Amino acid sequence: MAGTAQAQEQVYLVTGGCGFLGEHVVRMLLQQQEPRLREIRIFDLHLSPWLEELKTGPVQVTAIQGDVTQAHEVAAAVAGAHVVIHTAGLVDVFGRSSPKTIHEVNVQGTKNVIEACVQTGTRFLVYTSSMEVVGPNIKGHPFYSRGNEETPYEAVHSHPYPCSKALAEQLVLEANGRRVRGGLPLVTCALRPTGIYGEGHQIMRDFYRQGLRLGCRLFRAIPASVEHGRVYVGNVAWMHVLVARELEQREKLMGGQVYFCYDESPYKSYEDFNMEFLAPCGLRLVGTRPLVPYWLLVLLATLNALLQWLLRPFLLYAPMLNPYTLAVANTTFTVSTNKAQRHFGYEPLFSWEDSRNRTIRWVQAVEGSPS
Ligand SMILES: NC(=O)c1ccc[n+]([C@@H]2O[C@H](COP(=O)([O-])OP(=O)(O)OC[C@H]3O[C@@H](n4cnc5c(N)ncnc54)[C@H](O)[C@@H]3O)[C@@H](O)[C@H]2O)c1
Ligand SMILES: C[C@@H](CO)CCC[C@@H](C)[C@H]1CC[C@H]2[C@@H]3[C@H](O)C=C4C[C@@H](O)CC[C@]4(C)[C@H]3CC[C@]12C
Repeated sequence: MAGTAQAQEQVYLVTGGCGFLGEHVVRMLLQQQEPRLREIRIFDLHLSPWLEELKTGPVQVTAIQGDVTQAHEVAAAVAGAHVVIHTAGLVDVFGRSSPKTIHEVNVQGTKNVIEACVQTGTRFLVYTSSMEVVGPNIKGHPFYSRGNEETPYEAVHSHPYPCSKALAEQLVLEANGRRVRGGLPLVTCALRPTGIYGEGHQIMRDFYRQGLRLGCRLFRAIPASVEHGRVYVGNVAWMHVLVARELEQREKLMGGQVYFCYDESPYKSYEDFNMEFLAPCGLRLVGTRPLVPYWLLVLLATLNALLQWLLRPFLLYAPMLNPYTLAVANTTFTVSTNKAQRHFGYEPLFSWEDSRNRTIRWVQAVEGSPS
C-alpha cells in the first residue's frame, strides 16, 4: 500500500496550460505517463474546452481559472504542488498590449510564482524563457549563428517583451537555492526556446491565411541567408517534462541553469522555414531574393509603428511588421548545443520528418487546402 501511495504522489502545476506550448506540455505529461503523477493542475486566464476530454483518465486534471498577476490566486494554485512549470506569459511583439501589462504578466507574474513556491514549500520550478532574452539587442549587433548557452552576446533590450522575459528569467535563476517553507532549497531552471512551431501555432496560421488572400502566394521579404532558429513544439514540451522529472535527482547540476531548446529542425530563414509547411498546403514563396529593398521595409516598419501610436486612442493597429519584428526576422540567430543532452539526457522525441508532417497536417486540418 505504501508503495502505491508513494508511486502516485506528485502534483504538477502548469501555468499557461491552455496556451500553444502549455497545451502540448499538459498532453505530453499525460502521454508520457509520468510514473509518480497523481494530479495536473492547469492554471490559465482562459480555460479551453479540450480540458474536459482529459478529465476521464487516471491522472486527475484540475482546471484553475486564474491570473498570474494576482498573488493570492497563484499561491492557492501552487499550494501542494511538487513541480511548477511556468509557461504563462504575454507573448506580444506586435504592440497589442501596453508595456505595463506585459511587465505585470511576465515579470510580476513570475515573481508571484516564485514567492508562492517559497511560501507553500514547492521545491521545483521550470520557467519557459525565450531566445529573446539574449537578443537582438538595441545596438543592432548581429545575433549568433550556431551559438550555445556560453556564447557571448551583449544582451541589452528596449522592447517590452524581451525586457520582461530577461527580467523574469533573471528572477527565476536568482531564486535558485532560496529556502522554501520547510527549509529545503528551491531548485529552478529556465528553458529558452527559439521560434516554436507546430500544431496550434497562430502566426503560421496567419501567414497561411495571408497567402490564401494573396492568391496562394507569399512574397519574400527577408534574404534566404538570414537563418532563424526554430524548434518543434512537441520537443519543447518534452524538454519541459524531462526537466521537471530530472530536477530532483540532479539539482546540483541543473539548479540555476539555462538551456536552449533544440531539435533536428533545419537551419533556414524564417520565411523558407515556414514554406516547409505552407508549400505542401498549396502556397509558394515568390522571389529568390527579397522583392522589396531593405530600406523600404525599414521605412514601412517605422510607418507602421508611427501609425500604431497615432491610432492608439481610436483603434488597435498591430500589423506583423514593425521595427522589432523586422530586426528579429532579419538577424541570424541559430543555436547548436547539447547542454540539455549532457545535463539531463534530452534527445528530441520527434524527428524533423515527424515534426514537419504533424505541422502540415495541422495547417491542412485547420484551414483546409486551397483547391
Ligand atoms: N511561441 C514562441 O515562439 C515562443 C518562443 C519562446 C518562448 N516562448 C514562451 O513560451 C511561453 C508560452 O508561449 P505561447 O507561444 O504558448 O503563448 P500563448 O499565448 O499561446 O500561451 C500563453 C498562455 O498564458 C496564458 N496567460 C496569459 N496571461 C496570463 C495571466 N495573466 N494569467 C494566467 N495565464 C495567462 C494565456 O491565456 C495563454 O494560454 C511564454 O512564456 C513565451 O514567452 C514562446
Ligand atoms: C518581415 C516579415 C516578412 O514576411 C516577417 C515577420 C516575421 C515576424 C512576425 C516573426 C519573425 C521571427 C518571429 C519571432 C521569433 O520566432 C521568436 C519569438 C520568440 C518568442 O519568445 C515569442 C515569439 C517570437 C518573438 C516570434 C514572433 C514573430 C516573429 C518576430
